[in-house]
Amino acid sequence: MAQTILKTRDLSIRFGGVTAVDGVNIEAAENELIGLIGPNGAGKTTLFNLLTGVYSPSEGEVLLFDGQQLANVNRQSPAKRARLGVARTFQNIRLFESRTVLENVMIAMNSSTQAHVFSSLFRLPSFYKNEEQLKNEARKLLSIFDMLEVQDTLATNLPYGQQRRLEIVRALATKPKILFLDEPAAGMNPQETADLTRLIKQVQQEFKMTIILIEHDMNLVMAVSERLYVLEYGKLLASGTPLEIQQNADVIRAYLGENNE
Ligand SMILES: Nc1ncnc2c1ncn2[C@@H]1O[C@H](COP(=O)(O)OP(=O)(O)OP(=O)(O)O)[C@@H](O)[C@H]1O
Repeated sequence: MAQTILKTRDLSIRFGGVTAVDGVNIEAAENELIGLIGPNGAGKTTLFNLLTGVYSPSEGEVLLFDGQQLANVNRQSPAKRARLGVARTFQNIRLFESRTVLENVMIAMNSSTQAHVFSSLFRLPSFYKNEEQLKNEARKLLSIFDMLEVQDTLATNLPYGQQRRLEIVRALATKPKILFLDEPAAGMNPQETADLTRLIKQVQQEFKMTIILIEHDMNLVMAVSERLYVLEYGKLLASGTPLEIQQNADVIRAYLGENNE
């Protein structure tokens, strides 16, 4: 059995009168690819925010595997969780716009290697060695994403689809154990979405990490996910394989209801 590396217990958060996430129990194993779907406002991004430490729950627990056991991380900041191997992308792109593509990736790598700060401050020989190593690693990642040619382009000058891809490269650069992708295909054209579908599968196979993705593009999410969770009004409506979810009467109702509005 694969090790469980993320788990929630009766996780809830309230904003005033709204219970955005309501008693949710989910889990993810090492190297699993999980889709998180649900109608608009179902609580998907809020659940990501609880898992990555942006919010503290009103009730319940978030547990992450720390190498030995599943430990409660309710009080751990996003930075601490990042050190446990959590990385994410956001619905709205957050790049360093006036830095090049390569620099964007290197900055992300740097933030995950604390020791580097000291040697870079004093420009020690190890700084230059590290610098070369980082560049090489960054270029390797960029080449997987077919972005080597644009390594010296300013992030702000990239077409939209490539900016989204760069966001994923940056998250990968921190060498995460769990990668959270929040609507990675949002705003992409069909060709870009097809490329992304292939890339997500490739990344999971090559980097052996757990990926959890929120996605409204059903073709993408059904093609890549091994298992899906469906949220509605903050509650878990269903979970299962893509086929089970497509045939689930409650899920069909939730989606048809949304389309009929
Ligand atoms: N910081 C907040 N303060 C108040 N209400 C919030 C906050 N964050 C989320 N909500 C509410 O919680 C509910 C769930 O929102 P959330 O953004 O998590 O849904 P979602 O499933 O990600 O939606 P979408 O698919 O449209 O991105 C919504 O009713 C939203 O208005």
